[in-house]
Amino acid sequence: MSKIRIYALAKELGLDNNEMLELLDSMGVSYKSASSTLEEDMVETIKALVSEDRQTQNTGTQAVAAAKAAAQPAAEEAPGSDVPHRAPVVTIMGHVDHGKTSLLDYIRKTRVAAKEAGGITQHVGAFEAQTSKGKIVFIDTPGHEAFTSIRARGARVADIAIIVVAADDSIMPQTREAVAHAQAAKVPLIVAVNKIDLPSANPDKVKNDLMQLGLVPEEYGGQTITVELSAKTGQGVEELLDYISLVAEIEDLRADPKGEFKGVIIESKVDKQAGVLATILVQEGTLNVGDFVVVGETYGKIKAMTDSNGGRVKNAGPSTPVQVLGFSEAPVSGEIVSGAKNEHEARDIVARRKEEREAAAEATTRRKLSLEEVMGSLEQRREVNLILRADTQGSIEAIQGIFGRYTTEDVDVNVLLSGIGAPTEGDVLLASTAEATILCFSVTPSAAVLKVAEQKGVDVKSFRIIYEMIDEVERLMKGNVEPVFEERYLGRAEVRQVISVPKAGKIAGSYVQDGILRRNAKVTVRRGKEIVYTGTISGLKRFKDDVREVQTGYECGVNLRDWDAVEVGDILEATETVEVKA
Ligand SMILES: Nc1nc2c(ncn2[C@@H]2O[C@H](COP(=O)(O)OP(=O)(O)OP(=O)(O)O)[C@@H](O)[C@H]2O)c(=O)[nH]1
Repeated sequence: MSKIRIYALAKELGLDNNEMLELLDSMGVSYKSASSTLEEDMVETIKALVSEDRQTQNTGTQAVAAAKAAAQPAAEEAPGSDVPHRAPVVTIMGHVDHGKTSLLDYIRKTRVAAKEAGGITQHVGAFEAQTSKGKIVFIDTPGHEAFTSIRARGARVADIAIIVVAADDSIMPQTREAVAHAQAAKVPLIVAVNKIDLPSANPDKVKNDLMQLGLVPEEYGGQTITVELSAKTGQGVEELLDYISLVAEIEDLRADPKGEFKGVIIESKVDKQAGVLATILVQEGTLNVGDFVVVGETYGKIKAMTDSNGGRVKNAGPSTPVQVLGFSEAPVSGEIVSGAKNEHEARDIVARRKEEREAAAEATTRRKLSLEEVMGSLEQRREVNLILRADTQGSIEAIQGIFGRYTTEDVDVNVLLSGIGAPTEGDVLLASTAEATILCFSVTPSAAVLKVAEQKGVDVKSFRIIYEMIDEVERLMKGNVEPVFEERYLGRAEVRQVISVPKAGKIAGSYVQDGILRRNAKVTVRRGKEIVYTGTISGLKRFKDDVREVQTGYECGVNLRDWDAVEVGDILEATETVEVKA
C-alpha cells in the first residue's frame, strides 16, 4: 500500500469524486484537486470509515452525509444539486507553433459527428466533440480572448484550459502567458505535452521546466495533470479527453436548460450575403429560434440557428455553441447575451442600459471608489496583481526579489507575468482579466498598447528608478484608497517675550514646555480660554539660527504666518497632519 490519488480511491470505494471530496472536507483533509495524492494512513482511515458506515447499512453517500453532518452541523446543501450537469467548455492555449491548431484539428476530425447532409463544417469559433464520457466543447478562438473582458462581470467562457507545450521546445514566453491567463481566470489547467512523436522530443524536460512556473506535475508529487501526446499521430489524445472529463466532473459543472437564458458571444462577423453572423455559446437556459436577445446596447431576434456541424437547429441548451442570424450589428466577442420576452422588453432593456452607461460615465468622473469596492471584503486577504516588464533579465530578477518580500499578512503581491521588453496587448488583456497593474521598468510602452490599456481601464506605469516603482507597489498595497489624514498633537510652548523685528514682524520668544515645535507645523494660539489664532509656524529660530524643530525645555523664536498680535503669556499648541494607515 502506498500513496493513492483521490480519484483513484473514490473509484475503488465506489464513490464519485465529489462524494469523496466532501468526505475529505468533512474530515478536514486538505487537498488541491481530485488528482491530489493521499498518504497511506489517511487512505486506511477513509477506507475504515466508509466500510464501517456500510456495515451499519449505510451507503457510501450516507457515510459522506453522516460525516459531513457531524463536522458541520449547519452544512449548506450543494447549490443546485438537482440541476443537470453540462458539458465542459475548453480552450487550448500555448506558444506559437506548439500545435494548438493541430490538436484542435485532430480532435475535430476524429470526434465531431458526421456532418448533416448539405451542411458544411465552418469556422464558428467553437465545436462540440463527442467522447465516450460525453460531450466536450472546444473554443478555437485565441485562448486568452476566452478569458478577457467578461471576467470583470463575473462570468467566464472556458471551464478548463489546455496548455499545449511542444516536447521539442519546452516552456516559451507564450506558454508563461497562457498559464498566467488560466491562473488569473482561476480555471483549472491541463498541460498537453505535444509532439512526442518527434525524435527530439523531451517530455521530461517539459515537466521539469513546468516547475519554474510553479506547476508541479503529478509524477513529481504535484497537482498538475500533464498528458503526453501527439497531435500528428493522435497518440495520447484519448487520454487528454479522459482527463478533461475527469476535471469537468470534479468541477461539477451544472446548468439548467429550463432556466433563464444566458450566453456569451464567441465570435461574430458580417457576411456579405447572410448579414451578421454571431456565434453564441449558450451557458444557461435554452435559446430558441424566434427568441429576442439583448447584447450590450443592441438586440436582435433569432431568425436561424446552426450548430457547429453546420446543421440547422431550432433550439440549443447549455454548453452549446450556435451560429445565429438576427443581429443588425456585429456584437463584440466576450459580450454577455441575455433573453427578452418580446421586442418591447428588449427595447426597454437596451434603453435602460444606455441610460445607466451615461449616468455611470458621468458619475465615475466624480465618484471616489469606496474602501470596500477597492479592497473587497475587509476580511479577505487582498491581492495586488502585477505584470512586470523590464529591460533586462537582471532587472526583472532584482525587482521580483524585492517584491517577493512585500507580501504581508493582509496583502499578497503577485507578479503574474514578467518579461523583457515593452508590454504587449496580451499583457493588457491579462491585466484586465486579473485586475492587474502593468509596471514598466526602463522600457516604454507603445502608443497602441497604451490605447488598448485605456480602453480596458488597465493602468500602465513606467519607471526609471527602482525605488519609485517600489513606492508605487506600496501605494497599491495600501489599497489605492485615498489617504486618510489625522491631526496629531506635537507640542506646547509658552510665549515669554515678544520681540519686534523690522522686516520680520513680531517674534514670539517662547519656551517649549512639552513635545516639540516644528517649522511649518500648524499652530493654535490660546489666550486664557480663547483661541486667538490658528495658522502656521512660518519660522523657528534658536538664537540667530533657523532650525527645523525645537525640543522640550528649550527657548526659541517663533514666527507666526500673517499674524502680528502675539502677546506674552499666550500658549502655542503645535499639531501636524499625518497619514494614517488604512
Ligand atoms: N511532429 C509533429 N508535428 C506537429 C505536432 N503538432 C503540430 N505539429 C506541427 O507543428 C507546426 C505548428 O503546429 P500548429 O498546430 O500550427 O501550431 P499552433 O500552436 O496552432 O501555431 P499558431 O497557430 O501559429 O500559434 C505544424 O507544422 C504542425 O504540423 C505533433 O504532434 N507532431
